[in-house]
Amino acid sequence: MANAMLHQTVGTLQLLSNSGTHWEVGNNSVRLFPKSFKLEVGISKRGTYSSGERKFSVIQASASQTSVYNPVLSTSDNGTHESRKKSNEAALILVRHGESLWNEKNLFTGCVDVPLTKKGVEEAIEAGKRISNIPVDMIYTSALIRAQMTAMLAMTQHRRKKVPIIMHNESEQAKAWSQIYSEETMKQSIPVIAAWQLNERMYGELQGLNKQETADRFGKEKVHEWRRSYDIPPPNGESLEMCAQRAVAYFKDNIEPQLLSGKNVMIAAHGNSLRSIIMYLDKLTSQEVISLELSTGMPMLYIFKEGKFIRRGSPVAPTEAGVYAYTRRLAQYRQKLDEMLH
Ligand SMILES: O=C(O)[C@@H](CO)OP(=O)(O)O
Repeated sequence: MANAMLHQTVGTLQLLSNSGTHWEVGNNSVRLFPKSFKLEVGISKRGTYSSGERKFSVIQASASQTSVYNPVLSTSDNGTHESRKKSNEAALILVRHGESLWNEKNLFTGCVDVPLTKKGVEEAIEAGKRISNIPVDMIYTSALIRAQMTAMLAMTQHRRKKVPIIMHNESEQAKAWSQIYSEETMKQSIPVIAAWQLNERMYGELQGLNKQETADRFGKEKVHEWRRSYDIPPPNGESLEMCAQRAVAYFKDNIEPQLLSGKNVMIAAHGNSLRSIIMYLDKLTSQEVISLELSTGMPMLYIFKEGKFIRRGSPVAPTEAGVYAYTRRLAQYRQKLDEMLH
């Protein structure tokens, strides 16, 4: 009861905090200390709020006890954040979206936002089955619906039945409104970060054109160069190199730190944004990347260990024993699965 009252009050504080530094709300006084990440709650006739740190939400508090929850730093699985940081191992799953309506029609898609076909939906579900036993702590998708559909559909198959929740970071208000104030609910969810940097490369004037017709018109070699070379952009579009400048930079700045802290991450993205990331992970040359092709809806597993990415290919089935041997945590998880099954 006290908690419910507190959550409501803190929610009000967050909504009001855009408008100044002092407020009075009801009979509860709440004071935020932005640097110390501490929330003080007291009961008095009139209250005063000061400061407006809104990067975290409160999940548990009483008049004498306080705690603060940061969804990005939290661990959703067994083991503390610190112990996992020390272990320095994590799994990385990359999955290209399932077949889209424009894949089916053989059109250059780029950053046009088209959904999955029925086959694409099935591929995403199949991808989910293949990785259903690998614990996932965070999901990154592009801002495009075909990648987001793939991530969501795949997670419907996941053994843990956690709920993927899109973290809306586009404005402070959206962030504040989508806060979750229950620790229990937070534990059962997986944060999903949608980032435009992971979008498909912009195909410029080719977007919407039929690939076969374009090859007939400009020549097979030219179109192959536009589609697969590293540094030759399609007319008014992005080359793979340009796509890498945003996608790989995003990966290094945002995703690698999560892996470093021991979180297992899934990325649902696109043929070319993933090609650029794989080029980085596998240290491919600009010649080698030409022949790198990715199938739709096929998850690929990497293990991040001691700062290195080890490619483990595509898990063929959810129970594939080999997948779990690569990190201590996955091995423990596998053992637990076995115990539960016997
Ligand atoms: O059309 C696109 O956006 C991409 C991916 O489907 O095509 P390509 O394989 O030619 O890079």
